[in-house]
Formats: sequence, structure tokens, C-alpha cells
Amino acid sequence: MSGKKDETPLVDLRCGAHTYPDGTVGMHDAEFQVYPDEVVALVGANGAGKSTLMEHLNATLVPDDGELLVKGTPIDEDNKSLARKEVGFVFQDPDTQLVAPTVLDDVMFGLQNYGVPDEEAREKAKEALSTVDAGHLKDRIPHYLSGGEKRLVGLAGVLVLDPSVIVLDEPLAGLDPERSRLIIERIRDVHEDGVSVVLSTHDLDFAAEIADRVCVMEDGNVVGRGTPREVFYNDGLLRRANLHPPTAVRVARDAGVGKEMKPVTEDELVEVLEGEPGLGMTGTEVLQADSADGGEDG
Ligand SMILES: Nc1ncnc2c1ncn2[C@@H]1O[C@H](COP(=O)(O)OP(=O)(O)OP(=O)(O)O)[C@@H](O)[C@H]1O
Repeated sequence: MSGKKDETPLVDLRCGAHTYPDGTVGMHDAEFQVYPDEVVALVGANGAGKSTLMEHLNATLVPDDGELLVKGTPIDEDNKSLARKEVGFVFQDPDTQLVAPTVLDDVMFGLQNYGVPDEEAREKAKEALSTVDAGHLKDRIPHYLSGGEKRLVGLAGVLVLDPSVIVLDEPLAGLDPERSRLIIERIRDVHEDGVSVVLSTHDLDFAAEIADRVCVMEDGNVVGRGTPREVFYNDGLLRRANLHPPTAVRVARDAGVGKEMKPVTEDELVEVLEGEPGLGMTGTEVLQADSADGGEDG
């Protein structure tokens, strides 16, 4: 398990239950913490409760019973703005977030809501856009941007508020490999700048590559958590949650290697395979052969 437990969490959610207005229980008996300086991946099958949990982290949703603490402060009706300020949410559907006539106006919007004067807001918004390599988009109409561009602008709109935590719902959904790579790099930059990141994903290769901790959800509950190595080599847990292990785990097993190191990423797998005498293929060749076979996705 990750050694974060002694630190005070930035966000501490205890949710007895969350019931939607139509009576569907979206989440129950769940606890979830976000610690300083970490990337947490939330994984689980469709309908497992990932979005429901994430929307509790900035008090967009509130538990029927339970509580949310942000930096140790309990959040209630009167101080939800603290949760919104500290925990920035980047929606899966970027159109939900982009409302202003231009990209720059959009990124300025949150700051103006907090009473930041226009000129200062404009400068900060430009800075946030360049942080995510989207400065060139500032005069565009948000609605007409590509999916990847919208995702970057959504990220800038959240970063400009200087949050402690950003929450990204399926940040790679619908993106081509190049755009995905760009978003992954930006997430890494944000993390290096000291912001903790929570993201949900169906792509376990991505989770293995980016996360310090992985939390597994099933049927509205967090049923397992640990480092990527702990979670992705836990067959019983993955089966229970209807998940398939990441590519590196499957290939290592098929090749009968890596029992000590337990590779979870492509780079770790290559390292293991290249150290393996008499394999007959380099690590890269094995990976190519796996993808030519149409290696099943997580
Ligand atoms: N607005 C809503 N009204 C009623 N039920 C909802 C609502 N939103 C989600 N649910 C239900 O809550 C449960 C958890 O849904 P949630 O969207 O949190 O899952 P998820 O893990 O994010 O799924 P996916 O991977 O498909 O996005 C599901 O049974 C879903 O049908």
C-alpha cells in the first residue's frame, strides 16, 4: 500500500450513501482520500460509481449521510465554495464546462466569479492557457474546438483557479493517440507543479502508467486500493470488478517473466524482457507482436 496514510488528506470523503432523485443508489459505504502530491486513478466497469464519487469531491453532489472534509474543513451548504476552489473538476464532456464566447473569456470566467479584476484575470487566463500549450486557441469559439482542444481548455479553466486537487473524468475518452499523449504530458506537468490529480479511466494501461495509487470501484463501492502493482496483480479483485489487467501484466504472464518485478507499464515490461536470457525476441518485438495480435484492451 502507498505510505500516504499518516499525512492529512487534502480531501477526505466518507459517504454512507448517495441516492439519485430517481432512487438509484450511485454510491454507498465509500471512503476516499486524496493526499498531497499524488495521482490517483479510479477504475471500474460502467456504472461502478466513479463519476458519482468524483462529483462528491468538490461538493457538486453531497452524500445522503456522510461528510466531505477539504484540507480538514468540513464542507456544508455555507462553504461549498471552498470545495469548488480547492478541487477543480474537468468534466468528461468538455461542452458542459465551456460557456463563454471565446476560449480566453471562458478561462477568465472562473476568476471573474471570484471577483478578480478583468485585466488580472485576462493575464492569468493567458498564462493558464500557455501552461497547457493552448495559448494559440485563445480567440477561438469554444464550441468549435476539437475534443482534445476542448479538454485542454477545460483543464486551463480549472488550473487558473490554482486548486490543490484536479479531478478529471475520463480525460482520454474519445481522443486519438497523439492528443492522449498531450493530455498525459499536461497531467504530469500539473502533478509536478504540486497539484494532486484524481482521474477516472477505463484504460488500465494509462492508469498503470500515470497513477501512484489505484482505487477499484464496483457496484457503488470502493472495493480495493493500492499501488498499481498491488492492484493489477490482484486477480481476484480485478475479476470481481470485471476488469482485465493492463497489457504489460498480461504479456509478462504469457511470456512467463517478471514474477519478481511484476511489471505494470510498457517500459517496465521491456526492461524485464530484455533482461530475460534466451527469449529470442527483444522486449519491443514482444510488445509489437502483442499489439499485432490485437491485444485486448483493459
Ligand atoms: N443522474 C443520475 N440519475 C440516476 N442515476 C444515476 C445518475 N447518474 C448516475 N446514475 C447511476 O449511478 C450509478 C453509478 O453511475 P456512475 O456514472 O457514477 O458510474 P461510472 O463508474 O462513472 O460509469 P461509467 O464508466 O459508465 O461512466 C449507475 O447505476 C448509474 O446508472
